[in-house]
Amino acid sequence: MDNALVAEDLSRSYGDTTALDGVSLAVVRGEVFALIGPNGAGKTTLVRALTGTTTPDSGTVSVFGSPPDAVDENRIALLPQAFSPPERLTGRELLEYYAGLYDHSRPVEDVLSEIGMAADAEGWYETLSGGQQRRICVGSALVNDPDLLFLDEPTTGIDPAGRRDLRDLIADLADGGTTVFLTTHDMAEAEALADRVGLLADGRLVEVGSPEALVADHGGESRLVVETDAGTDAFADSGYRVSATSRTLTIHGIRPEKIGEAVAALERAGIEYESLSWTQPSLEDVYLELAGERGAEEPVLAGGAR
Ligand SMILES: Nc1ncnc2c1ncn2[C@@H]1O[C@H](COP(=O)(O)OP(=O)(O)OP(=O)(O)O)[C@@H](O)[C@H]1O
Repeated sequence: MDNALVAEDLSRSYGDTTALDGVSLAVVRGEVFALIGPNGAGKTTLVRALTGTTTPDSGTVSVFGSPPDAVDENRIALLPQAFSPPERLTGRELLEYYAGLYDHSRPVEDVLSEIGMAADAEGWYETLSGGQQRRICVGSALVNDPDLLFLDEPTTGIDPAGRRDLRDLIADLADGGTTVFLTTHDMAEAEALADRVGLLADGRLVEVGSPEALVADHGGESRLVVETDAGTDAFADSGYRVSATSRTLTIHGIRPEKIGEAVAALERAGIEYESLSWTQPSLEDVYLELAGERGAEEPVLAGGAR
């Protein structure tokens, strides 16, 4: 396998805080790898270690076969989570400035149009909205046409249409052969974009796999969520496996073709409800399961034959 990036046994502490605790991973060339995990899990520290902007206490990083600080700067780009360019430059001037730092850069006009800022390129950075500023920041990471692109929460603060545009852009870059290492709190974004997802928690890489494999292994079953305060007792004799909170009754393991039967059973049991929603497991379920972030209200479980 042709790896763009290999990390072995990376650890990094800040005082008593262990930010990374023995992280090993490899990212294949042309892959989109999404790193997810709770606040403080160590994602930014890992990105910094992989890009050579922090030195791990132990472990090794290899980018295209070299230590990160020895890689040709034209081949790698990083959009940090916190990035504050000079505010009294226009979007165009900023991209021209960053483009000028490289031996080979892309036409600024092309980058502006890819990030959806061609029409707003003449405003000072400080006068742009938060989402427009983030787009310019993303653009600054694209000017050198990198082979490996690190994006630390690229779509934070961007409106839904802008997120969709940026996702399309990231997908296009990956189709063109760019390796993308992305951190995000947006599970839909990770699921839509990533070939593989890594979940980091407490500085450890808990699980790595394709979104489909992670959902199949850890996402649980499809289910029907019934908005009702009826509790499990009212449905105890139904034969279904159910759980309840004070506001919902969840019927587990319901395949789409069985929804009608389940609804009929609810009605036979005399359960009144406000709404019904059927959900398939998603990466969000995987995240909540593996990161130990299930909601505070513990469901009451009741067994069933189905
Ligand atoms: N420069 C630093 N000095 C001291 N502690 C730090 C430093 N950078 C990170 N940490 C600590 O290391 C841990 C991991 O932080 P990191 O920023 O890598 O997490 P993260 O997963 O990126 O979080 P978020 O999702 O909130 O951005 C946290 O406990 C954080 O407080």
